[in-house]
Amino acid sequence: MSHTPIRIATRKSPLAMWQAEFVKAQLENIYPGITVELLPMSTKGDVILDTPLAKVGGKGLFVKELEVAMLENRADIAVHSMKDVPVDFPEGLGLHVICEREDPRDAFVSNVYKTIDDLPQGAVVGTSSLRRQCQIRAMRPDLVIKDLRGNVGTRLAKLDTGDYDAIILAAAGLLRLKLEQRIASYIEPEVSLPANGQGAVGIECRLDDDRVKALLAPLEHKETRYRVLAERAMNTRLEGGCQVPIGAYAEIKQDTLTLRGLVGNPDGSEIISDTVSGHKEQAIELGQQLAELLLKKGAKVILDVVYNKA
Ligand SMILES: NCc1[nH]cc(CCC(=O)O)c1CC(=O)O
Repeated sequence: MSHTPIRIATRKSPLAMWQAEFVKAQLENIYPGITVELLPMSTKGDVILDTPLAKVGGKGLFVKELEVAMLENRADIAVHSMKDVPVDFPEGLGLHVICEREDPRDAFVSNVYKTIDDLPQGAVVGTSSLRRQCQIRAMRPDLVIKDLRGNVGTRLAKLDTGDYDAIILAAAGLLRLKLEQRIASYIEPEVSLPANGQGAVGIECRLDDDRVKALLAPLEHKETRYRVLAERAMNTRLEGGCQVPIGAYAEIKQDTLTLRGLVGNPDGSEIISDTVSGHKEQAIELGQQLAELLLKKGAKVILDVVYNKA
């Protein structure tokens, strides 16, 4: 075993740090004696916290600085929440490993109410995700959606000060930060289709770094990769980043992958959805196929408005 350390570039948020520590712990467990160092850094996305991300060109705000660190050989790998990773990578970098997925569902968090159905008329729900907003408004047009930004801890604190009746967060983040007790209920994919890659962690590295690639290989989880590949392929074809009203969620039974997709407008007045299935090894084709179906049904018009193209 080589003694050159592996350096992990990571954001400083508690969730990002948890994910980096999670990869560090796995590497140390597989390779006793290895040295893994964390290189915490701030990204543009951490700094601009007051502008809706869709307006500041949301794609990649949270990952660029990490990628520059790898390209300049100040770091070897970066650990990402798959839902925040842009669909394309700078030349020389790639997503080498996708780890096993945590719970992919959205979580309903409230100190008073148990489920969305329990919320009174006109209750205030916090989320900055257009995808969550769209699906909640479709179900409950009476609810008031109020912007909610910041790290998981910041968002929970804002709920606790009474600014919101409830907030929606990814279950995965709360579970990882040992905040499961804050989850009032889980929102099933039938009710709120998750974002592509939600709950999965991916590891990016330099594609010519054979040493690091070999060390990372055992962290790969094949089933998660197929699922996330299908979900991301759909988003890629729709040219969607994380900050768009698009949901994509794949499941695998035996070797059959079933992918559900959804595009809606932020106020929930229109939602276009469909499902495809096929062999899991066709994951990318299935994602593209579903995107085409959604585009044919009118997704393009909706997305053009969101991207200010119409
Ligand atoms: N967009 C921020 C973000 N990126 C990943 C997660 C949660 C963990 C995950 O999906 O892996 C969150 C927080 C949230 O949406 O509540």
